[in-house]
Amino acid sequence: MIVLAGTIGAGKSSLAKALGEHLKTDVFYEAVDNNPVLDLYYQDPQKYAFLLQIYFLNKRFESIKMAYRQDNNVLDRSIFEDELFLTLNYKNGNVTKTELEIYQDLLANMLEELDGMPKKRPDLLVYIDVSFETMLSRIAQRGRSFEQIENQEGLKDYYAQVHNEYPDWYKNYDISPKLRIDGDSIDFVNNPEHLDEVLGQIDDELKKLDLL
Ligand SMILES: Nc1ncnc2c1ncn2[C@@H]1O[C@H](COP(=O)(O)OP(=O)(O)OP(=O)(O)O)[C@@H](O)[C@H]1O
Ligand SMILES: Nc1nc(=O)c2ncn([C@H]3C[C@H](O)[C@@H](CO)O3)c2[nH]1
Repeated sequence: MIVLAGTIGAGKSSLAKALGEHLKTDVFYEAVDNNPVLDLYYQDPQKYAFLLQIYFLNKRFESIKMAYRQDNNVLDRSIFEDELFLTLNYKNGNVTKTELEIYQDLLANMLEELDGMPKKRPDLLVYIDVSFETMLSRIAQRGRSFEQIENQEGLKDYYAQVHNEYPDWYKNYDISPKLRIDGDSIDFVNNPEHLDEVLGQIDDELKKLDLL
């Protein structure tokens, strides 16, 4: 089981799709397209932050339950990143202390459940590292209207906050083996040679872990 991690627009879904095709495994995507809360959150984070966290946590747990029961699969974003968003929303006053504590309790409770599953943790976490400039240009290029900085005052600052949290988050991540991919210089979306290079890096890591 491989999980993708990285800031908004880093390329997780794109790499998850390519990796699923390469390894001939299922891919579990993040719940974005039919998400009834995401655009509301971007319009009014103070009102919807807690609901969005609960929504994502529930959906991620659903995917994890299915994914952990199979031998091989790829997950687009890890459950371990959810707390990064939650604490940021707490710092920004969008989530109260009580909501933070209830969420943390619920998350801990859910993570405990994973301990009882056939697979307790991912085999490998692949972190896509991009600069802030790349993050912004990818979000603009993808074009989800509610994510565009022109439509929302303060959104660029929020993206900067999310981006700033990631290096420490990755450094402190110790649940499974991990691999960093340079998402700035490697264009695994448009350049087949670059894609082969990234897939080669991941294959090498899987071989080292005796998983390929
Ligand atoms: N390495 C790359 N080189 C060039 N373009 C890329 C690269 N990675 C992603 N893109 C493009 O950037 C945009 C965002 O990619 P993607 O949706 O895969 O990101 P994501 O990490 O899944 O985002 P989110 O966190 O919002 O789910 C897409 O338009 C994609 O085609
Ligand atoms: N607030 C918040 N908490 C989360 O746990 C979370 N997970 C993802 N996202 C947002 C980022 C992209 O816009 C979009 C797709 O990743 O969803 C989140 N936002």
